[in-house]
Parts: sequence; structure tokens; C-alpha cells
Amino acid sequence: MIDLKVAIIGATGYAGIELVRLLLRHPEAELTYLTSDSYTGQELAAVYPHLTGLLQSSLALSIHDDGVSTLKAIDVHTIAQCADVVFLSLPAGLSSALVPQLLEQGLRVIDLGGDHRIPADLYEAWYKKMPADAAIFRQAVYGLTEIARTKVAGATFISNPGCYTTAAQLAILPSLQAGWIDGRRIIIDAKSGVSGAGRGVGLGTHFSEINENFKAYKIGAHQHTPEIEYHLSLASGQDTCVTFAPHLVPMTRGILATSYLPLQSKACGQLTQEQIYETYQEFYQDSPFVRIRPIGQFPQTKEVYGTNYCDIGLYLDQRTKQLIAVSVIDNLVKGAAGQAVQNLNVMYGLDETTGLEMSPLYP
Ligand SMILES: NC(=O)C1=CN([C@@H]2O[C@H](COP(=O)(O)OP(=O)(O)OC[C@H]3O[C@@H](n4cnc5c(N)ncnc54)[C@H](OP(=O)(O)O)[C@@H]3O)[C@@H](O)[C@H]2O)C=CC1
Ligand SMILES: CC(=O)N[C@@H](CCC(=O)OP(=O)(O)O)C(=O)O
Repeated sequence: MIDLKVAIIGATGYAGIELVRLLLRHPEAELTYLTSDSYTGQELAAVYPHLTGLLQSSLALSIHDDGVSTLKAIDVHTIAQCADVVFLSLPAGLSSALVPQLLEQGLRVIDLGGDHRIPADLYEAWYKKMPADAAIFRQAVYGLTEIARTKVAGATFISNPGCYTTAAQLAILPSLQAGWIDGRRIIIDAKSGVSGAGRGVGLGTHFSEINENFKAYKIGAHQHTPEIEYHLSLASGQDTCVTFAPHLVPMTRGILATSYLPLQSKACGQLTQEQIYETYQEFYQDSPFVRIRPIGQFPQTKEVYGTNYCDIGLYLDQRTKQLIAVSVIDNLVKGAAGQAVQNLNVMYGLDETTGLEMSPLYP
């Protein structure tokens, strides 16, 4: 029994409340401090009534009825007294001031936001915000778990990847590392459910704007573009440049990314569909959350709903000399809270799947 005491800063957001859901059934974690900005002093179950009666029961759930479920303001010193590890789930630009303070208190930190995923010059250019301290950025381990397990295992500070970037990179990296594709001409066409935009209300996400509608947004300007390029380049050792086109679809959860990967001329005519399937299978053979679909089958968002899976389907288009990779995740689980818990598990030497063993909710 490890008994990790866990604080969540930003527990009332969509990613934060997904962390609560997952950690309540995590056998080694105990929630000890939950923060909110707008609801301090209120009970979490008053803000999220679906949790009524779930926070105070004892055996199956680890949160205790000692005031923990009352939402608090951020107080680094109090957090240091009651937690071992802190999840940050805040809007962009807020984590960079907090992380140094939390690390100084000896806490381990997992940041779900984008403040420490890319170097300062890229962050400033794409987020249009003040970047994090360079020394703290260097301390951050980019937690795409399947690729960074060894580093995550020894880390004190994890920068959790973005949702689109998780789906795209897991689908692209095996081909890039195999040397099959030209990394400078990748196209990623991705669609997300609306929960990806968080709980805040806005014109772009309210019902009549979203329902029976389908739109592209931030083409050429999305903050995940440099994240994908930077980390694919680091992991593969090849210069990578992507055209990234995100879209919003009228569903709550889920991301589907279709990546168009141009084949290198030496790979054209030689690669087979079977070889691609086997290479991907082998690449992810020790990764319980990545499922490679049989040849000819493409995954759907519903097939990973509520889970930490990333499912990938592949098609070798000999006619256009491209490999087409379709990947799906649940943006709030593998795209945010689930991967953060997966990283927590690896960080503390637990089985990677602890607390994440659920099967998809279907239909
Ligand atoms: N939603 C998703 O699918 C994904 C989100 N992420 C990242 O996770 C982070 C959280 O996203 P998400 O949950 O969607 O966002 P939400 O807008 O739903 O939640 C934001 C949280 O931050 C709190 N908060 C907002 N402003 C402040 C402030 N000034 N001081 C302290 N707390 C504040 C809010 O508190 P309150 O509401 O109580 O005022 C809330 O708990 C973001 O960095 C996002 O990019 C990453 C991957 C996927
Ligand atoms: C549908 C939607 O709006 N999605 C968000 C992505 C959420 C996410 O992962 O953002 P961070 O990189 O900031 O953590 C967006 O496009 O900005």
C-alpha cells in the first residue's frame, strides 16, 4: 500500500473533475485538497451533483469526510502539509507561477496545462503569454507515457501532453521512427468534442452554435502545432513540420485525428499493409493503452469513450503514396486526466493501469 496523498488545483474544471472521478477509484490515492476559483467554501457535490453521496463513503472511495470535499483557494503551504503530489488543471498561463513554489515545497507535480510543454520562444509565439522559467521548463518531463516511461519513472515534475497532440503523436511516431515517411509534410486533420474547450461558457461553444454544426478553427494558429512538431522531432531525431487542422464536432467527448503521412520514395512500393500493422504492434507491445486495429478496421470515438485507450487504424494508400493513420482518444481521459494518472502510476512505480482499468462505455 503506497497511499499517495493527492491535491488537485482546478478540481472544478472538466479535466479536474475527471481527475476526481479517476482518483476516487484509484486504490493507492487519497484526495486531500481540492481547489476552485469561483466556488471556494462550497462542497464539490454542490457544484457537481452527480457526485452526491460518492465523496463521503469510505471503503470503495478514498476521499474522507474531513472537510476535504469543501473546495478551497490555492494555498501552497497548506497543500505541502497534506499532499505528496499535486495535479494542476488550470487555464494556460497560470501554472508557470505555481510550479516553482510547489516544487520548492518538495511536492511532485503533474501539470495538465500547456505551460511547460514547449520551449519559451515557441510558447510566447503560439500562446501569446509569458513563458515559464527556463530552468523549470528544463526540469519538466514531457509525459507522453508510452514514449517517455523511463523518464517519467524518475520524474518530480511532469508536463502532461495536450489532447490532440496525444492522439496525433501516438499515431505518427512509429512510422517516423521506422523512416517510412517524410516528417516535413505531415497533415493532421483532427476533430474534437466540445468538452475539450473546458467548462467555461462562450459563444463558440454554446448549444445553438455547436448543435448540428461542424467547424474548423485555429488553422495555422493552434497551440498544439508546435507541441506536435517539437516532440515528434525530439523523439524521432528528424525535423518535423505539420499542417494541423482542428475541428469542433457536436459531441461531448472524443477526438478523432486522421494523419496523412507521405511515404519516402524508398518506402514506396516496398511497404506492405501487414508490415505496417506488425511494426505498430511491436512498437506498442508493452503499452496496455494503445490498441492497433486489424488491417481494414478504423476506430471510432465511442470505442474508447470514458477510457484511457488510444486506438489506431492504418491504411497504406499505394495510389497516393501515403500512409493514413486514424487515431481516437477520449480527450478528457487519455487526452488529459487519464494520461496524468497513468504518469502518476509510472512515477511511483505502480502498475501503469492502476485505477484505469475501465472498459469503454458503449453505445
Ligand atoms: N478539457 C480538455 O479536454 C483538456 C484540457 N487540458 C488542459 O487542462 C487544463 C484545464 O482544462 P479544463 O478543465 O478543460 O478547463 P476548465 O475551464 O473546465 O477548468 C479550469 C479550472 O481552473 C480553475 N481556474 C480558472 N481560473 C482560475 C484562477 N484565476 N485561479 C485559480 N483557479 C482558476 C477553474 O476554477 P472554477 O471553475 O472553480 O472557478 C477550474 O477549476 C487546461 O490547461 C487545459 O488546456 C488538457 C487536455 C485536454
Ligand atoms: C475543443 C477545444 O477547444 N479544444 C482545446 C484543446 C484542449 C487542450 O488540450 O488544450 P491545452 O493544450 O491548452 O492543454 C483547444 O483547441 O484549445
